[in-house]
Order: sequence, then C-alpha cells, then structure tokens
Amino acid sequence: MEKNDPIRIVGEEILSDDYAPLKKVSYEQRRRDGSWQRQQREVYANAGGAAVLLHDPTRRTVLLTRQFRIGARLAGIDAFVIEVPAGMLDDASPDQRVRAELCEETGYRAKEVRKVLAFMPNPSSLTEIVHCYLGEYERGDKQGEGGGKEEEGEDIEVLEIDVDEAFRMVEDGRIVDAKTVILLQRLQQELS
Ligand SMILES: Nc1nc2c(ncn2[C@@H]2O[C@H](COP(=O)(O)OP(=O)(O)O[C@H]3O[C@H](CO)[C@@H](O)[C@H](O)[C@@H]3O)[C@@H](O)[C@H]2O)c(=O)[nH]1
Ligand SMILES: [Mg+2]
Repeated sequence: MEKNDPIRIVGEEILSDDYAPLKKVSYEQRRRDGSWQRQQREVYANAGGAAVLLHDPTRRTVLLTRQFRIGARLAGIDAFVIEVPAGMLDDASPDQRVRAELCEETGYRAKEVRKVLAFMPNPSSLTEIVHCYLGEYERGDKQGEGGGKEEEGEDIEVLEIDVDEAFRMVEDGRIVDAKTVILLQRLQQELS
C-alpha cells in the first residue's frame, strides 16, 4: 500500500470458491474532504481473458462465434450470444491464449494478430481484464472444425458474417457482447 493511498483494505471474506472466488471485501476510503468511510463490496475474482477479431479483406467477412451464455439467459435476452473468439487466460499469456482459443473455437490458425487495447468489463464487481486483438485471415487458414471443447461443455457455432452486416448488428443490438462491440467498432474505425 502506498503511503498516501486513499484506500485501506480491512478485510476479505470468501463467500464461495467453486470455479473462481467470490469475495466480500471491506475497505475504508478517504473521501476528498479527508474523512474515512467504510464500505463493503462483493467482487468476483475471475481470470482475465483474451479476445480476437479476424477480418478477411478479400471476402469482406469477419469470423465470429455463437454460443449459449447463462448470464444472458438470466438477463432475459437471446442467450445464444454472438461473440468474437475468446477465452480465459488461466496461466498463459494473452498472446498465447488468444491463438489457442481461436483454434479451439473456430478451427482457424492465426497468421498474425496485434493487440489493440485492453478493457475491464466491470471494474466494480469483477477483477477481469480482457486483452483484445485484431488480425486478418483467409479461407486457407482453416485447420479444423472448431466448436470448442465438448468435455468442458462448449458447443460453439462458427459464423462468417459480411463485415458491414456485422457493423449493422452492433448498431441494431443483435450484437451486445462488450468485447465484440469494442473490437467491431475498432475495426470499423480502422477501415474508414
Ligand atoms: N465448471 C465450470 N466451468 C466453467 C465455469 N465458468 C466457465 N467455465 C468453463 O471455462 C471455460 C471457459 O471458456 P473460455 O473460452 O476459456 O472462456 P470464455 O467464457 O469464452 O471467456 C471469454 O468471454 C467471456 C465473456 O465475455 C469473458 O469474460 C472472458 O474474458 C473471455 O473473453 C469453458 O469451458 C467453461 O465451461 C464455471 O463456473 N464452472
Ligand atoms: Mg470462449
């Protein structure tokens, strides 16, 4: 803790620790008027992630996936969510993970990908940081079927969508997943 840190963590309780720990954290915050205020927040300490959007400039397509997401289901929206290929880091680096996930989920092998940004989907309740990559692909880069790991419950459909249609899907709400919205808007910016 820095000497002038306006935050003091005073306690941490593990509420559950099945897949990743859900913690109740107590802390004191020095307010701008100098007084200290005690607060409690629940935080899910999940792993970071890496995501990649591949674009084929010749066929003018992007490579996306669709899979069931329980959070979307509980939120009452279409739970078969369209996303860029992505995965959780576990112990690997974002550069390694993103290539492995691309291959597992879509069957495509990436030639070259470049990191464009990282974001926190919810810095209040999640510890997660998602590292985002862009790259190009062509039909010949397909090495397998993809689909994800059946033994881990993944059943992932691979989609190749016209790039302008994908941009429209962000605008009209057919694409709502944060990493996918961010990467498609970044690609749109780069292509304009
Ligand atoms: N048993 C169990 N398995 C889980 C649980 N949560 C996830 N898994 C398993 O962990 C794997 C996660 O798949 P990945 O492809 O590595 O991750 P992801 O869910 O696609 O994550 C990406 O998208 C998320 C949603 O936007 C991002 O949060 C994440 O950073 C990443 O970008 C799947 O096999 C899934 O079954 C859980 O609570 N219990
Ligand atoms: Mg995934």
